[in-house]
Amino acid sequence: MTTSAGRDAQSEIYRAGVAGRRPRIPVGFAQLERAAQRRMSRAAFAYVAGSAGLERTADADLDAFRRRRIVARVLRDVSSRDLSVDLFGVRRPTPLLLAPIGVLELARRGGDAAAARAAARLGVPAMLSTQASQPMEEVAAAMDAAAPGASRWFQLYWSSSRELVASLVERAERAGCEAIVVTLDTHVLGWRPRDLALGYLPFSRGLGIAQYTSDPVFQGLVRERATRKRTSDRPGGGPATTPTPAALASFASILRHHPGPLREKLRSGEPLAAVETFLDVFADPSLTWDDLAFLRERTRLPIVLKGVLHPDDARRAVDAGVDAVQVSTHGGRQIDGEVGALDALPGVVDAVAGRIPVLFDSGIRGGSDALVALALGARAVAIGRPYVYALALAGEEGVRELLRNTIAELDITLGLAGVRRVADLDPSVLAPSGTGTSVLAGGR
Ligand SMILES: Cc1cc2nc3c(=O)[nH]c(=O)nc-3n(C[C@H](O)[C@H](O)[C@H](O)COP(=O)(O)O)c2cc1C
Repeated sequence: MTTSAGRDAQSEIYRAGVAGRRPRIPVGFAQLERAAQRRMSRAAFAYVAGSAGLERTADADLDAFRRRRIVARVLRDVSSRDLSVDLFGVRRPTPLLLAPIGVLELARRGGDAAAARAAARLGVPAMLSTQASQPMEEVAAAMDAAAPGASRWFQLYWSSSRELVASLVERAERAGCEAIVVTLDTHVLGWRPRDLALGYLPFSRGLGIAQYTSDPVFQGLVRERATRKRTSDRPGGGPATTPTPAALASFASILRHHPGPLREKLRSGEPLAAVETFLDVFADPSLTWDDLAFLRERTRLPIVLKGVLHPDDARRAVDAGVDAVQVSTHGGRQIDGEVGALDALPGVVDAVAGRIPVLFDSGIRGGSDALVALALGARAVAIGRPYVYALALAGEEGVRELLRNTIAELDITLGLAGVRRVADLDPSVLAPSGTGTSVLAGGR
């Protein structure tokens, strides 16, 4: 699969520039983030941009990239380049993935389908989040309409209801997902000051729980809860309180997000029960390695463990028979003061020793970052916040442009570094420990 993605994108942009047309989304990440901030509501931007605590992990994720340096090689015939990688027995045109991001409606209504369609058109697998704003079946259909059979994976938050876990996995298989990505770093939400300061959690207003409200097992749990509540709330049960305007707005949001006719939603009390049920069953902090057998028995799809940072956990994952691990700090949203994901990558790659692929996310802001992570042993890298900002600014077209630009920069940087194929990347293209010059001393 040879590519001229870099040159093609450049000439598209410069030709349009001659005619006076500028790119739809800012090409640089800092400008992209600023433009998205202006477009999004305060709460929405805080939710997307925010990280845990003093946001030191988010800084460490970026800092780890700042410390790495590429050392280009010359005179190596890089006239044709190949960005493709093999993943789970399928040749993918690029090593990019769309990271699972919850509540994409915060960026744009219909954002899950829009982002996934953009990915589908470029052959980039989309990881569909358990916290999506649209049911996976709807997003899968949108992807198929854009590119039949386009690759999607399902990201699983392992609920405390085993029946719900089994149901989500079964639905993912039926919706044509190619892998199950179990996110292990979020059995409780991290301490996120930007959201805490606003008292804003999207799920408690009915956003980002569409995979649940569309699930038959979850619906059963909600019906039980709503029935219990109706029978315990007999007239005269307790003192009536007057709701605040904010509480009414939240209730309206919950009603709006719940499926079904309004009259029925008001009668049944299920919309509120759905939010409460979700908050109860969201995750299972008691999970251990032994529980993975439950998942293995229920699906033949490849299983990816997302959020692995320690080499011992990586070894354990191989022993447990999973199909890949994904090094990630969740974009620094979970633990403050954690190791930067890129700094953890080499240890995991060493521990896995080629037995399963290592995927990577957290801090990828452009094609050059992708190259660095691939050189350190990642088989593929997932783009996170940048595509959310592109989505907020220009919907599907914005995400398409963002992915195209990332692929283009990767292609150009690869060639300029003197490497022909992504599959040939290894740490020799980087200065040891980011020193920049010492590679010259020991060169071959
Ligand atoms: C707003 C937001 C929502 C996210 N939702 C999920 C999710 O539902 N499931 C998941 O596994 N990871 C989720 N993540 C983490 C991403 O998959 C990924 O690990 C992270 O965005 C990487 O960091 P970066 O975007 O700073 O590069 C979310 C991240 C953000 C920013």
